Amino acid sequence: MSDWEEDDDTLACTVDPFRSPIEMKANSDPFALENEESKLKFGFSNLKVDDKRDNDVFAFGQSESTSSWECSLGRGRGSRAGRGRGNSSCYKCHEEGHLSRDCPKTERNAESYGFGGFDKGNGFKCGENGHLSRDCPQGDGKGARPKMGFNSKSESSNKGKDGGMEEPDVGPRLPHYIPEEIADEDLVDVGIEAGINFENYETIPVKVSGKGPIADPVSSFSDMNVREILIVNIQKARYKNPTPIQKYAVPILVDGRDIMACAQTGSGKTVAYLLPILDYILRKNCDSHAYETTVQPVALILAPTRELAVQIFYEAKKLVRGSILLCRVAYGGASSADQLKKMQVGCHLLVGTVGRLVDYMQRGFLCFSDIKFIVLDEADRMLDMGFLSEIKKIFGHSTMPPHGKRQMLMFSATFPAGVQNLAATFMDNYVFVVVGTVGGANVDVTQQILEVQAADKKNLLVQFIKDMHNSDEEAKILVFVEKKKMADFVGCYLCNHNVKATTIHGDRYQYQRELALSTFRDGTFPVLVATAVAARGLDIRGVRCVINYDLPRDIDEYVHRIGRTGRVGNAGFALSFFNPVEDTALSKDLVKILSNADQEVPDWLKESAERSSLPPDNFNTGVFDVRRERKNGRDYGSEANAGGRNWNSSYLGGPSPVVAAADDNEEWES
Ligand SMILES: Nc1ncnc2c1ncn2[C@@H]1O[C@H](COP(=O)(O)OP(=O)(O)OP(=O)(O)O)[C@@H](O)[C@H]1O
Repeated sequence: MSDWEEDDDTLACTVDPFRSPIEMKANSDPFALENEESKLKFGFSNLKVDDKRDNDVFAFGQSESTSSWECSLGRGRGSRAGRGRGNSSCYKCHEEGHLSRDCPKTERNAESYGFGGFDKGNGFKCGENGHLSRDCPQGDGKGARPKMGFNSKSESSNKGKDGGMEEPDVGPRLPHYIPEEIADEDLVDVGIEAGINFENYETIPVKVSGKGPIADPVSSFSDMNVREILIVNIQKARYKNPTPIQKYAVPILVDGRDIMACAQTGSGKTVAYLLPILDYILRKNCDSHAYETTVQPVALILAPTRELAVQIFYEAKKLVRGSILLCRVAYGGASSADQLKKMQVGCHLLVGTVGRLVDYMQRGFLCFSDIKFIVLDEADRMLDMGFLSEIKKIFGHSTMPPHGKRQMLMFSATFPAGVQNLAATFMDNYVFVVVGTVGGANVDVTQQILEVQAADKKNLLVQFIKDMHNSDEEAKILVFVEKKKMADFVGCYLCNHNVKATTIHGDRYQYQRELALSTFRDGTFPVLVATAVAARGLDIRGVRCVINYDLPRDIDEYVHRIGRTGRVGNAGFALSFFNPVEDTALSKDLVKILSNADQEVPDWLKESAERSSLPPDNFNTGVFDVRRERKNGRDYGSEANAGGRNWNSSYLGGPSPVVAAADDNEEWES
């Protein structure tokens, strides 16, 4: 499953073998393996966990590692825990000499062996032999399985007396996850303090284009002409001066224009779009539709990941503290009913991921009659193939106001040319603002690329992390890998080498993802191994270093990943392992990104780039009209426009043909 897919809760047995032993001890969440009560409650009492697990269960591939828990402790989404079965005991009875499928201690195998012998096997419904469940004399005789959900009319044995108002007994179910909210008084601590390079923002060139008169930038928050309460909260958040994107975007948005804005990672884009929206809602005293069944927000903010949606939600809450403005968040993996209940109490601004929002919309709980603002955060990601159809459903909803009646806001640090064209089709007479260069890396991040063979990565990683922790124990390090399984592997490998690491990826349950993130934030686990799910938007204080254990397949992803460090003027460091067997196609783009950010480019990388037959991938710096070359199904930015000199706003105002880059269709974390 793609990390970006918003599935609803999968209620399968889950005890996470991939929480590190340290993590499992450090946290007492109700799902933790060592919690006897929850094992019984959720039907885990039959799980046998080898006591040796704390020592060697994370030693993938090591022959002495125990594996007796692997089968029963899967993560609920079909991924098998580890490899390397150290002993050959049966998963079920833990005795040696047979495989689990042949286990004589299971009723089925004891009485009738194999899957073919249903005629001899147990009826699933009554548990007796000699018939299939569909022929069960105690069933409904129609072969129907009990229906999931409410109001099932099935006469199977699971229904209640009232003819099916009770949910069928379909085995152990986990309770819905209801995340704990951060208290208002703690919100000031959310976010990162500006660093020593903050002043350097002043030197970054800004380009603005669009039809008609465009509002001038302002130089301070007080010049923004927004409600006093917002200014008070900005001061409480210790934001002294606006960043360039805030200076330019806020007046344009207050003026009522659509915007496509591109500024480097960690430069305060979230506040840039939140301030004018929150000001509008306060100024117009908009209705929150409190206690109505259908939620009707004034502003809708769409984000590509759940964690980013949560982060934006808290940033908004931080800014409106003490006002009547109601912010809500909706995303998959957490209780849908709980989120809806909170939204129905009243909702001015709704942040969410598309899957959950479309679900509410289709069930009639969400409509857009009051919408004045729609924001696509990480807009280029939101408009790629993975999300486009859901986005179109939202825009195509019967209650959605037409162009001109709502403002459309798109923000990102990267904006490939093809996606710019697509984005334009959702906008009306928009203004394009570029701070620095489109898709450029944050110059506060020192980048280092090391040529490393695949087999050497692990040791190098451990060595590097240990060296860094020797000089600064608390340094937070974010390690990126391409695949979910690799995240688990690397996470376990680090734990096994006494590095306090945890993981975040799309195969983990939402409570696990949020737990991993919060324990990384608070420093309990200073190393987080992550897939693309953590590449964009996440704003975590104290991330000293980002390591690309695996380089991503496209350069924009690289820019976002390394942007998790060196934020708001703080210095950061990014180390990337370049595997010549797999990463050569990225070398040209890397050379460009490094040189544009005044970084040292190793000679071997330059040579690799020259050898590489591929032209640079969609690298278009600071340009709006990019001559594209269609090659190998991909769009490539024109070299002639690099550096943003050939500014051309001829696309402004009119929809351009939709050109979706082929590489957008990639499968994430397959
Ligand atoms: N004017 C400001 N002064 C100081 N800090 C600020 C200011 N504006 C925002 N911040 C802080 O800067 C950090 C980064 O902001 P934000 O997450 O909005 O960056 P971004 O540009 O959206 O980054 P990304 O492209 O990675 O999503 C946050 O911790 C935020 O609280």
